[in-house]
Amino acid sequence: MAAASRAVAERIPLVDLILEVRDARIPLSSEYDQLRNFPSSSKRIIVLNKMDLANRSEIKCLKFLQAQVKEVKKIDHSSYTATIMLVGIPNVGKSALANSLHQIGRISAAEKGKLKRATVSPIPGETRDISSLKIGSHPNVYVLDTPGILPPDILDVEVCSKLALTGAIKDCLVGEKELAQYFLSILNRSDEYKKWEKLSTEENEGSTIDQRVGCLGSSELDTRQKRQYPTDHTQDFVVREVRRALFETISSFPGSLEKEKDLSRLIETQFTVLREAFRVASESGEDVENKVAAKLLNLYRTGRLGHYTLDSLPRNIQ
Ligand SMILES: Nc1nc2c(ncn2[C@@H]2O[C@H](COP(=O)(O)OP(=O)(O)OP(=O)(O)O)[C@@H](O)[C@H]2O)c(=O)[nH]1
Repeated sequence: MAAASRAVAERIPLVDLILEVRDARIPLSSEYDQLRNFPSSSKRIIVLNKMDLANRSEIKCLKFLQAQVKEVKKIDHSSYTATIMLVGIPNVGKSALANSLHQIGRISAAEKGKLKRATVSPIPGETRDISSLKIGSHPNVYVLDTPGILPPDILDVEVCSKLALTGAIKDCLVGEKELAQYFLSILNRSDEYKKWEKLSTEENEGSTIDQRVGCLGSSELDTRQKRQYPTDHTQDFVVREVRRALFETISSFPGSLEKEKDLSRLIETQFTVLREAFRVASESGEDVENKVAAKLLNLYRTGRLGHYTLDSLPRNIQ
């Protein structure tokens, strides 16, 4: 990261535009540290990615960038080349954005030929080198995809949890169980779960979650799991079960969610009921909790447990 950081710093004065890509779920915590003291100028544009942009918006984004490049160069003919550098912390989607712009740019310029591809991966830190992709002709516009960079020390525990939850740093740096608990604390205090109310009133196989957790033996759970749920959480009904379990535990909770102790008690209960919702067979306590945590994080990250902005934003930009 130190070498990448130097390489990016060297290029900052050379490029025409800098696109700082941030994760829309953590627009403050995903700030790119190297640009913190960057003088405010029209050279820098902040892009909030991961809003699951439709193609239409990407085309708009490309047109906007081409207009910005013309503005920066202050000339309007085809004899120059402009460069835009994408910077950001790991895993915010810089490479995915570079690929989309490249693909649309090449098509809109009616240029044939093989498209290049920047490496896109859910694992943070996969982009190791700076690569250049053409995104426009007349004038020629190139986008530079750069490795994700974080400051050497992140001392704030909450910022660390946010970065891990959104995939900028590896889960093991915080711990999967701790991350899942952190996510549940956000979900429990949000309104997202209220959308799942109708699941609770639907037919529920004639039993409550508590009864089912109590009466399912490990071998029975094992057999059911093997017979019916080979890929469990990827199936819709498991998502429904998880949502229902979360709705029921939160809405029937007698404590105060503002009190840390009560919140921890609720999260503990949720881990128990989620075991059944995810069809995790009984094993030693820690293994079960880790499996539940991994499955819960997976559902959150694929957007199936609601959408959350984890940073508290000033009212005027919410
Ligand atoms: N849901 C969603 N996922 C996205 C979006 N953009 C990128 N991703 C996913 O986010 C992950 C990271 O994307 P990359 O483009 O590799 O991120 P990066 O910023 O280049 O990552 P580094 O190599 O760590 O710097 C991949 O799994 C992408 O599929 C988006 O707009 N919405």
